[in-house]
Amino acid sequence: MAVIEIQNLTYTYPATSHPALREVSLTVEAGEFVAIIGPNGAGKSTLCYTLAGFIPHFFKGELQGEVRVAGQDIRRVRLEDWVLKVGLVFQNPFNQISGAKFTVYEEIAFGLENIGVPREEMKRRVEEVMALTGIEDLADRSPYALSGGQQQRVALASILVMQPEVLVLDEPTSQLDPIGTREVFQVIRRLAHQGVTIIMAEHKVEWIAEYADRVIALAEGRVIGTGTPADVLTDPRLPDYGIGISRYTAVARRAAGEGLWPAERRLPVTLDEAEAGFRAVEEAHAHLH
Ligand SMILES: Nc1ncnc2c1ncn2[C@@H]1O[C@H](COP(=O)(O)OP(=O)(O)OP(=O)(O)O)[C@@H](O)[C@H]1O
Repeated sequence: MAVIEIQNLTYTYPATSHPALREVSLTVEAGEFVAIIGPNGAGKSTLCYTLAGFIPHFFKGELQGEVRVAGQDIRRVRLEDWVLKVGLVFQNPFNQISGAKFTVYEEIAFGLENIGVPREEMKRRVEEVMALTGIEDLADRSPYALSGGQQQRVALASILVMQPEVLVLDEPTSQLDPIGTREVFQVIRRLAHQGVTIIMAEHKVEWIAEYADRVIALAEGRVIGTGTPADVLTDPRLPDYGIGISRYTAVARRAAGEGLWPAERRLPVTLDEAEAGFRAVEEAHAHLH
């Protein structure tokens, strides 16, 4: 079932002359993990804000086309209801923290408190998301006295506790080291397996290659590619659009130029694929000698 259906979406921010999104059409199925790539200014955040209802309910501007999420027209939803259905995790977790609470536990419970969830259920749900995001041992700490990775997981937990149907993440790992990045990707994949629909704007293509089900590439507000990570991330046009490619693809492309990558084999996007390809070259050489 398609949870997100966008048709010919063109959106222009107030007081600007060029659309930030142009004729964007896409659908996303329930439980899919879709990564959005694109250079700076491509429209990734704008797409995230649209799914979260900030566009057109907070940023007014001009919206043309159709945006339906969970069967509802984004123009018709009320933002205060919508935040319960579609969770948005910002790039900088600092922006997400309420500032109203002294401990991580209270911070995560804050949203449930606001909608009057009974105490017992609240405790159960908070403990559940703390376990899922691996932050049980931070419960009594101040949300401000944490590392970037810990803070990002607290921000994520405070959204997840609301049990959104769709989770939108705008470059959630940009502040994180590789360990923190892996933690976030693992949690996201687990959620997708549980049926949550995931849209993640992200630059780190090696991670996308390993974890995402599908990739949508944006440039200058348009969709320029969509498909499996292996298809989209090996598209030879990506560098022309200013989109970074996987280091494994880059190395193999150079090797292919020297005849050191099997001609019939697709370029790799993950370390495993690169290893398998180079091993095949090695074996073919060993056979010759
Ligand atoms: N609040 C705003 N008001 C006016 N124009 C905006 C606003 N936010 C973004 N834009 C413009 O919309 C276009 C798309 O920006 P957007 O932030 O969606 O791109 P992005 O792909 O998320 O880039 P980045 O990787 O830098 O976050 C850009 O031309 C940007 O200048």
